[in-house]
Amino acid sequence: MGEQPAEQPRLVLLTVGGSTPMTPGRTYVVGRDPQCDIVFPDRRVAWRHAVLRPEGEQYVVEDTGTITGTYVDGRRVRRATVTAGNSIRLASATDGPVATLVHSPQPLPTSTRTGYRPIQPVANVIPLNQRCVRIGRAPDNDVVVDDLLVSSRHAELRATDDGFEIADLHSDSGTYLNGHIVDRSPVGQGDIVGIGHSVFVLAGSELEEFADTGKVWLDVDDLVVTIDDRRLLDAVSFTVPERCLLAVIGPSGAGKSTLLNALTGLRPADEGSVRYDGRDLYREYAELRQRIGVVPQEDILHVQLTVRRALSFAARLRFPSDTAAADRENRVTEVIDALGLTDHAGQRISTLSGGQRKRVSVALELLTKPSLLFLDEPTSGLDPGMDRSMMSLLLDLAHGGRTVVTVTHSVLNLDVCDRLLVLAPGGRIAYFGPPTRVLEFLGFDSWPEAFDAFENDRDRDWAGEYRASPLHEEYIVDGHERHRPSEPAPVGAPVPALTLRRWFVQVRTLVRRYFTVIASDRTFLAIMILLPVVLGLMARALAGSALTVDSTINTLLILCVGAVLTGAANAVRELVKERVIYRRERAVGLPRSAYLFSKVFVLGVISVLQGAVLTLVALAWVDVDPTGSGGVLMSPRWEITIAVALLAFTAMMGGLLISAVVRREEVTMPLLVFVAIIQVIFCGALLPLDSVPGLEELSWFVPARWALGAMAGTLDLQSLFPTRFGNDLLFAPTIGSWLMDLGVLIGLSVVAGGVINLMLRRQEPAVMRRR
Ligand SMILES: Nc1ncnc2c1ncn2[C@@H]1O[C@H](COP(=O)(O)OP(=O)(O)OP(=O)(O)O)[C@@H](O)[C@H]1O
Repeated sequence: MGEQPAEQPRLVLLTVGGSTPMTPGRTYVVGRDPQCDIVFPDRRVAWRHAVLRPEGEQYVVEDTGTITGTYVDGRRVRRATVTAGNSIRLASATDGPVATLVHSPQPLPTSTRTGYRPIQPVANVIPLNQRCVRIGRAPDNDVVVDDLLVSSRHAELRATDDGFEIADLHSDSGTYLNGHIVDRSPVGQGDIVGIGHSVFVLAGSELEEFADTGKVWLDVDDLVVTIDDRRLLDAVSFTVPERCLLAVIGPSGAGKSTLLNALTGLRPADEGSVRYDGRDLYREYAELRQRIGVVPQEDILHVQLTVRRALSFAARLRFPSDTAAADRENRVTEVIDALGLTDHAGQRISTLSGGQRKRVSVALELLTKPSLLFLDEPTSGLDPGMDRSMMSLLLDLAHGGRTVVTVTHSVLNLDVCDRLLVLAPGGRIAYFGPPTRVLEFLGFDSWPEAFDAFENDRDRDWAGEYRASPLHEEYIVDGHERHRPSEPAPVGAPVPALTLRRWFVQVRTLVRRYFTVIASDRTFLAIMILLPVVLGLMARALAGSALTVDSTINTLLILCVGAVLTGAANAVRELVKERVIYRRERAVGLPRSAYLFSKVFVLGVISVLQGAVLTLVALAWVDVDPTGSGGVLMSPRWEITIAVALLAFTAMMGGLLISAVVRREEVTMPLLVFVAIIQVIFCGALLPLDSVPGLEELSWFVPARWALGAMAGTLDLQSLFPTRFGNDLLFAPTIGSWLMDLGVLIGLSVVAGGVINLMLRRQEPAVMRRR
C-alpha cells in the first residue's frame, strides 16, 4: 500500500494565472505548450520547459535541457528538490515567469475561481465552518490582519441562506467588494474582498487570504491622454515586474508628468488601462489607492514642523481612528529609521537639506506600506552624490518589497535602475528595457546627444523603431501576454470610505496640526497678535474720549477696514500654499469637508478673536453712545464688537476664497489690497450708496457695507446724520435691520464656503471627482 493521501504534503503551486493544488503522487509538466499541466505563455519559456515529480514528501523540479534555464530561489538548477516556500522561475532568474509552492492547511476545494487571482501567495486559508467570521486587527478576531490600515473590528463574513455576505463594521478604511466600497453585500465564489492590504477570495467553503507583500506587477496597457485634440501620451504600454525600480526619462514636455498622473490615477488616461496586481486601477481606485504612495516634486509636509511631529500627524490622518498611539508612533519610528533620518527626527523640516527633505516625503508615503511607490523628480536640485544616494535608496526600497517608479531629469545614475523608460516627444515610448542597453539602442554615445536628437530630429520615428526591435518583443509584448487578466474588472466609480467618527478624528487632527504649524511660525504669530492691537490703537486715537459727530464715521471705518484686513490676511494664502499637500491627502482619503472645516474653524476662531480685540482696544474707555440710543438689542459696545468680529470672519472666508481661486501665492497680496480698498469705497461711509442704481446692488456683495450698517443701527447714525444716512434702510436703528445686516454677513460666508468647496473639488485628483 502507498501512503495515504491525507499524509501527503498539501502543496499548492501559485502562478500568475491561478493556483494549482498538487495532487499527491502526480507529475506535472511545465511549459509554453497549452497541453502542459502548468502553462506559461511566455516566449522565453520552452515548449516543455520543466517537470515537477513527487519524491517522498517533496517535489523535484527537473529542467528539460533548456537554453534559458530553470531557477530555484534565484539559483539556476538542472534538478533540485523543492517544497513549500520555494519559488521556481523559468527562463530568467530575475523576471522570468514564477511559480511558488505554498502549504495549504486544508484540502483546497475543487471549484476554485477561474478568473482573477492575486499574484501573491495564499497567506491563509480559513475554513468557513461557523456562521460568522470576524476580520480585524485586534487579536480576538477570527481572522487577525496585522495591518495598520485595518480597524480593530473591521468586517464580518456571514453565512446566509443563499451563501455568504460581507458586512463592514464601520471600519475607517472601508471594506471593498471587487474594488467597490460596501456596507453589506452578498459575496459569490471568486469575488474579491479587499480589507487594508489583504485580499480575501471565497473558494468553495473556504476563504483564502492573500496578503499584499509588495510582490505586485504593474501592467500599463495602451495609455492615451488627449487634451484639446493633442496627444500627450500615445499608446504607452509596458509592464513593471515586482521589486523593480523603473526610471522614466525624456526631454521636457515629452509627457513624463502626464504619464505619472495616469499611473497614479491623479489624472486617469482617456484610453487604456493601468493594472495593479491584475486589477484595474481606475475602476478599483477607491481600494487600490491605499496601496499606492506618491511623492510629488514639492514638499507634501508642513516644513515648519519637526520630522517626527509631521509624520505623527500624517499617521493620525492615514491610520484608522482606533489605532493605538503606541502602534502609530512605532511605525513612525520605523520609517524614520528606514530612511536614515533618526538623527534628524527632532529637527524642523525647513532646516533639512534638499535630500533629507525628500527622504521625509518618502518616509511619509511609506507609513502605510504601499507596494507601489511613484516619485516625481526626487533628485531635482540635488548634487551628484546626493543624486546617487537617493537612487540607491529607491533601489533598496524596490528590492525590499515594492515596485518603485520615478520620473527623473538626471541621467547621472540611471545605471542603478532595473528598468528604464524613455519617452520621446509626443508621449511615445522610445525605449523600455534595461538601462545598460539604452544608448546603444538609440545609437548615441552620450545622453546630451540623445536629448539633442529628441529636440531636433523631429522626423525620426522613435516609437516605430522601438516597436520593431527585439527589445519591444522581449520587454513589452511578453510582459503583456503574461499578465493580461482573464476577465474584465467591474465597472464603477470609486467611493471613498468615511465614518462620522473618522470625520471627527480627521478634523481634530487637522485642527491640532494647523494650530501647531501657526504656533511654530513666530513671525506670523507676532503679526496676528499685533495687527488688531495696532489698528485698534489707531482707531482709539481717532475716537478720543467719546464717539462724536466728528469722530464716529472715521472710527467705524477703521474698524471695518481693520477687521477686513486682519480676517482676509489670515486666510488669503492658506489654501494655495498647501495645495500639493491637500491633493495628496485627498487622494489617500481625507474628506474635503474635514479639510475645509478645519481651515474655517481655526481661522474663524483667530479672526473672531482678532475682531474682538480690535474693537475692544479701539473703544476702550470711550463713550460709545453718541445719541444715547442704548443699542438695538444690548449695549452698543457689545453690538459693535459682534459686528466687527463677524465682519472679520466673513473677510476671512473671502480671503480663503481668493486662496482657493488663485494659482500662485504671489498674487494674493495685491488682491488683498484690492479687497480692502473695495471695502472702504463700498461700505457706505464715504459714498452714499442707497438709491444709486448699480452701485447699491454692487455694495450688497461687500461685507463691510453690512457690518457698517449694523454698527450704524446700533449708534443710530440716522439721527446723528439725518441728511446723509436718513434713507439708507441698512442703517435703520431697529432690531430687524440689525439682525438682517448680521444675517447677510453670515449668508455671504456660507456662499463663500460653497464656492471654496467647489474650487477645492476642482483641484482634487480627477478620479476622486468622478462622482
Ligand atoms: N492641462 C494641459 N493642457 C494642455 N497641454 C498640457 C496640459 N498639461 C500638459 N500639457 C502639455 O503636455 C505636454 C507634456 O507635459 P508634461 O508636463 O507631462 O511633460 P514633462 O515631460 O513632464 O515635462 P517636464 O520635464 O518639463 O516636466 C507638454 O507639451 C505640456 O505643454
